[in-house]
Amino acid sequence: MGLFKRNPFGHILFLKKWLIRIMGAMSHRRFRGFNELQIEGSEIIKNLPENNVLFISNHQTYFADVVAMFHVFNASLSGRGDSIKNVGYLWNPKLNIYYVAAKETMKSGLLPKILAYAGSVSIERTWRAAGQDVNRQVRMSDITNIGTALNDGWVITFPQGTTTPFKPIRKGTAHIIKRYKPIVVPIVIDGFRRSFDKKGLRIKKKNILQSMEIKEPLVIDYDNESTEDIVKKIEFAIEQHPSFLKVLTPQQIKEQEELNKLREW
Ligand SMILES: CCCCCCCCCCCCCCCC(=O)OC[C@@H](O)COP(=O)(O)O
Repeated sequence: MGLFKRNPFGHILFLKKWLIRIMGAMSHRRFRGFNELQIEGSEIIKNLPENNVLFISNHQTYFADVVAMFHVFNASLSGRGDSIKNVGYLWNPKLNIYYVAAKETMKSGLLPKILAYAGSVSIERTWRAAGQDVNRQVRMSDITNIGTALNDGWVITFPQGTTTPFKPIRKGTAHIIKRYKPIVVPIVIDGFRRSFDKKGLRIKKKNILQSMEIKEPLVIDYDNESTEDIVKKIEFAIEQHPSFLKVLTPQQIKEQEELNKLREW
């Protein structure tokens, strides 16, 4: 027992709280200020249990996606409806929020190392490392660490494991779901790629329409559905199934163009 309370990963919660407060205050304007993040579904956040929740999302930038989610989750928990107005919601942030990240990304500099303290469950990707295709074994400790995080709270994951859109969903996510049986909440984000650089640290363009849609939890029969079925469900839920690339109706194209106008830079 030390002087400070720690989480199951040994992180001192007092430090984690200050890190979130400071990073949150510094990043708030990126989502409400010179950009205006459009949020949908924040009431879903309010009704979730304290732990064993897995958020699955499409992925656009290394760091900004997760930072935006920390804002939205905490704002929703402090009673804001689809809004991150008034950053006071970060004074007492939810401390048991984690995110799954590539180990190499979280070790790639001082800032990522600091951000990791805010809740990274860092894992080794089995199929890609240092920009090369590789083929390596899943590490058991990576899986159990995700289990530990789920047991303690909420976990954000990007099942495609890369910021390239329409890449396949990694099967590992489905295995995790069958094994730990979390509530699975899909999230679809957009506009991050245009407002930030690849890492999500530099601002590429202001006044970009950013959006985050939180969807109803997936209905999953954990024991009887196959990993393939679950992968398919995830693909549709986070709108990364190839069919989302297919021919659109003239009405849909018109709507897309309207939206793209708002994203122009
Ligand atoms: C309110 C603000 C509170 C601040 C909380 C800190 C949040 C830390 C954000 C860190 C998020 C890291 C998330 C996962 C990053 C990741 O692992 O991305 C995949 C890339 O590696 C590889 O992608 P690619 O190069 O496209 O194949």
